[in-house]
Amino acid sequence: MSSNPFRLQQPQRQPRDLRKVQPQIQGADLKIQMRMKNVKYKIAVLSGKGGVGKSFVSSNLSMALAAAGKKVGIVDVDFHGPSVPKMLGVRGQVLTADDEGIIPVNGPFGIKVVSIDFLLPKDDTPVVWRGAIKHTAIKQFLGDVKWGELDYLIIDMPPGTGDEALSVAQLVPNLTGFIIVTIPSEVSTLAVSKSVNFAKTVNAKILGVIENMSYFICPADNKPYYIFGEGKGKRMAEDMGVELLGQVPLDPKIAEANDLGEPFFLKYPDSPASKEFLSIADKVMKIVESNTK
Ligand SMILES: Nc1ncnc2c1ncn2[C@@H]1O[C@H](COP(=O)(O)OP(=O)(O)OP(=O)(O)O)[C@@H](O)[C@H]1O
Repeated sequence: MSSNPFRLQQPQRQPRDLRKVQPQIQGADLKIQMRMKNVKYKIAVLSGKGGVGKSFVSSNLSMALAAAGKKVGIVDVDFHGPSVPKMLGVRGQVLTADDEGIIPVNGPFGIKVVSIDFLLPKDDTPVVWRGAIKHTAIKQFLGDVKWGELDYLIIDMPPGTGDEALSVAQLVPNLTGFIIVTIPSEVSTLAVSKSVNFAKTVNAKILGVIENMSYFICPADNKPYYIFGEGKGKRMAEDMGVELLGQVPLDPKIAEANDLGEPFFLKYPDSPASKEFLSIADKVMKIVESNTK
């Protein structure tokens, strides 16, 4: 039986444009090395718990880094709930390929985007893959895509510390580190500690934590309201010995833009959330770029 996940899907539903690319599984690791050597920093965005806004953070951090002049790619390895294309406004596009590999979709600010979502024949097609198949798919996303020269590759992970997280930790050469997304709730904080311990187990660096949905700015008085409690992110970061990279507000415009498939950062560049993403991008650049000088 083939271990190629793209071929394991029903043949008649194969993505049309990828049939030319028959990835060689032997030598896959070499291909990953070759592609990834042109990518300066590889950052995986993780959340211990689902629904905390990890894909929103990955997408908007990517746009903020690109707005700061960096060459950015984003790979969505959340196979069961790929939402990066929608949040970047490129849902419905398809991946094409030439003899050298798969060509990423061109997103806002020239961000190179790769997601399983571009390969699914219908909106409601589920991805029913076991861990080994996901591992192979991640190999292909890293090694068969023409990423070219990039400053940053952002890897949007599924929630939790399961197969995909382990595969990324094993497969990405010189992974720069993890960014963990959380919300100010005890349940999410508990899950963050698992992510922190996971990163330690696989000897990966934690660049920091981003607290999403931290507060709400009331349009009536323009004051912040800490709906889930104030200072939780800061305390949690201190307790776990990790840096709090930023606190992104809860904003109905975020949910609306995401639902409409419009890139939030592009649509509302002057919003408090977009400014926070610029500040987070700045911190991330300082942390990773000063470490490698
Ligand atoms: N700061 C925010 N303000 C308002 N809505 C938000 C915010 N962050 C995320 N959302 C909304 O919350 C929902 C979940 O976001 P998202 O899909 O990014 O979460 P996730 O952690 O990646 O989810 P999953 O566990 O499915 O991977 C989306 O509808 C998104 O628009």
